[in-house]
Amino acid sequence: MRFRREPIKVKEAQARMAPHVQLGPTERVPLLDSVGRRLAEDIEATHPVPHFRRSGMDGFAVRSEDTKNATRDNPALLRVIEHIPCGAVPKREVQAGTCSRIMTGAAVPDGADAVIMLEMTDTVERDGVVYTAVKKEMQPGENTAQVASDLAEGTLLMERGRKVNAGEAALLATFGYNEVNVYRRPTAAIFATGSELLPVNEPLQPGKIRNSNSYMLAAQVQSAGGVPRILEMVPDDVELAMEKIVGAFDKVDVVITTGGVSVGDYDILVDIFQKWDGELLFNKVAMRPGSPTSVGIRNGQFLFGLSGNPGACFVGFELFVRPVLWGMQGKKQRYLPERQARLVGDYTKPSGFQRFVRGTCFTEGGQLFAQPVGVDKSGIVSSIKDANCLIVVPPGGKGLSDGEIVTVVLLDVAE
Ligand SMILES: Nc1nc2c(c(=O)[nH]1)N[C@H]1C(S)=C(S)[C@@H](COP(=O)(O)OP(=O)(O)OC[C@H]3O[C@@H](n4cnc5c(N)ncnc54)[C@H](O)[C@@H]3O)O[C@H]1N2
Ligand code: MOO
Ligand SMILES: [Mg+2]
Repeated sequence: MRFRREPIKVKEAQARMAPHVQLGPTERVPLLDSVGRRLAEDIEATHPVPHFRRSGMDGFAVRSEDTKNATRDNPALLRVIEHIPCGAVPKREVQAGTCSRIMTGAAVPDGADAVIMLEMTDTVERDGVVYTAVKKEMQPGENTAQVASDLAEGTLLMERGRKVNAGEAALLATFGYNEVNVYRRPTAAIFATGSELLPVNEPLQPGKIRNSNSYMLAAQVQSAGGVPRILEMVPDDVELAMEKIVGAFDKVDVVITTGGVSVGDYDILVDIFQKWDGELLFNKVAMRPGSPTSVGIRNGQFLFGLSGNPGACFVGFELFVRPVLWGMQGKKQRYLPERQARLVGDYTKPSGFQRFVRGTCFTEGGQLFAQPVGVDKSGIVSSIKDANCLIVVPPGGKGLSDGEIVTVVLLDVAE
């Protein structure tokens, strides 16, 4: 006798899983290798940026009061007392009637409170003395960056769980993080089930198809920061399949299977969830596609039984696997973000279950719109690549009309 299958809502399924998600271990990696990883510590500004008054232009460091009323025709004449390249510490104070040649990024000398750009000056000679002629009145602070004007010391810059992208890498380098403490990438075993499946490199045979889900899932695992391990396809024999699937827990953090979770004679995951020594969290979700999605936990490790239909497999990953992989890497917002959007066109396929329709989202005139990608059946593989969101169609009713406001789940998340 197989388990009874009581459909539960998506949010309830996610809530049952949430307490089992554990933060993964951390590791120190070279700064360059931290890109794309998630920080395992909060990062603070350990010094002000800039930590010295910095010139924003190539030109001359001046006292603004010396340039009062200066114009093209009536320039202020200043004597150059020092040349300050980047990286040097100025030695001389700028006093009345003097200035220092300075480069962009160099330290502004004491006494000076502005930098005039080179193009606004001339070199002139009067009575055998060479002067810099400043042709513009300068305001105090002009073309200089004050100490801490970018960042004050002690500012919390990035919180644990944040992904290191370009801007984060720049900050880590700024504060001298030669090595960065990040969460280890969770590893995920991927098993495809079904005797109809051919390895990708084999020619087609009657009645058989190539295993596409394993590669789709591998891409999804990678996009969630994990490391996919595609394992050999699982045979129809329950005992043998269970040995392989359960055995994988020794080598990886989570195990993902695709196919064999419905009510077919060869839907072996159903038997495995009944016979294994783990706990089944749920085996039916009130959603389409992916209603037979089943998830269990064994010694703190997840077994995801995703549906075999490609569309259902894709959605199952996004709703149930991604939040676990993200949670293990400390990401604060574990679930894909939801937005309100205006539906483009009618959607006339009502269902007793909440539906997640593959769609494209776009903004026009400040309004977010969402349009179904077209053919959206669970078994359709062709339209998955076109979706950048899932349009949430509430259960029951008559479907949705053009222009209605709908909730969408965004798929392209860079954070
Ligand atoms: N009598 C019923 N039949 C079905 C039900 C039901 O409630 N009662 N549910 C349907 C729904 S909904 C779905 S979704 C599927 C779920 O099927 P399984 O998860 O058991 O998956 P399979 O039976 O193994 O395969 C389904 C379909 O997907 C293709 N597939 C499987 N694995 C792969 C792969 N790795 N790459 C590409 N394609 C794959 C497979 O060939 C089948 O066409 O069950 C419905 N049936
Ligand atoms: O899970 Mo099936 O794909 O709901 O249609
Ligand atoms: Mg089946």
